[in-house]
Amino acid sequence: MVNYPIYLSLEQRNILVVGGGKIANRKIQGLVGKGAMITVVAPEICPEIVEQKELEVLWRPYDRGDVAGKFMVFICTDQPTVNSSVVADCQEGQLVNDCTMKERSDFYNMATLETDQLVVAISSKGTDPAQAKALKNQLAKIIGPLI
Ligand SMILES: C[C@@]1(CC(=O)O)c2cc3[nH]c(cc4nc(cc5[nH]c(cc(n2)[C@H]1CCC(=O)O)[C@@](C)(CC(=O)O)[C@@H]5CCC(=O)O)C(CC(=O)O)=C4CCC(=O)O)c(CCC(=O)O)c3CC(=O)O
Ligand SMILES: NC(=O)C1=CN([C@@H]2O[C@H](COP(=O)(O)OP(=O)(O)OC[C@H]3O[C@@H](n4cnc5c(N)ncnc54)[C@H](O)[C@@H]3O)[C@@H](O)[C@H]2O)C=CC1
Repeated sequence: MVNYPIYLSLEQRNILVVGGGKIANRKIQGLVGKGAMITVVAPEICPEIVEQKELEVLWRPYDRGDVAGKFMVFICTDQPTVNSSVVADCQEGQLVNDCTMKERSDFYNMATLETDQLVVAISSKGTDPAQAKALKNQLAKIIGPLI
């Protein structure tokens, strides 16, 4: 996959996160504080997500109407049939990240270091996210003392 890296504004955007477990929480931690309106839908939602303030929480299974009007959709359940349904329900123009299947994602998250004045984002082009994370941790040691 050949992608185009940008630094995207989420101000006032509606974002849906389907799933409320460990990976959904990782995606949400990266989204809060960016000015977006975030909705999470799942029958079970972990405490780290529930404690977030800027968040609408729907404690139920995903319903196909949930994607309506969403700018961006993160698919993070452990149920392959649910994940496939969400992908099928999304319309042309909605940005979809399926955390279980890179082939059907419009975009990937990157391993990111962020300060007030700097962002460093690393992608392995989807080939080895653990390596991207390891490189980020190495760079943090170099960048940390410089800023
Ligand atoms: C395509 C992508 C789509 C997306 O999720 O955006 C994707 C997909 C998948 N990841 C999988 C596994 C793991 N992902 C991580 C970690 C991270 N994954 C992230 C991004 C991405 N992961 C995107 C590409 C990024 C790139 O281009 O490099 C990071 C960088 C950013 C973030 O998630 O925010 C974050 C580090 C955050 C940090 O900086 O700390 C770890 C390690 C860990 O969790 O510690 C493991 C276990 C690895 C192992 O065990 O080797 C699987 C298999 C799932 C399964 O088991 O089925 C898939 C599915 C597939 O490949 O299709
Ligand atoms: N992209 C990435 O970086 C990674 C992706 N994964 C994949 O991500 C997926 C999720 O992993 P975890 O968060 O660890 O799982 P988890 O077990 O912690 O959470 C699963 C969540 O899905 C929810 N869910 C189940 N049925 C649902 C439905 N019908 N509607 C809405 N939500 C529903 C559950 O309530 C739960 O909140 C797994 O398939 C895993 O393989 C795993 C590691 C890294």
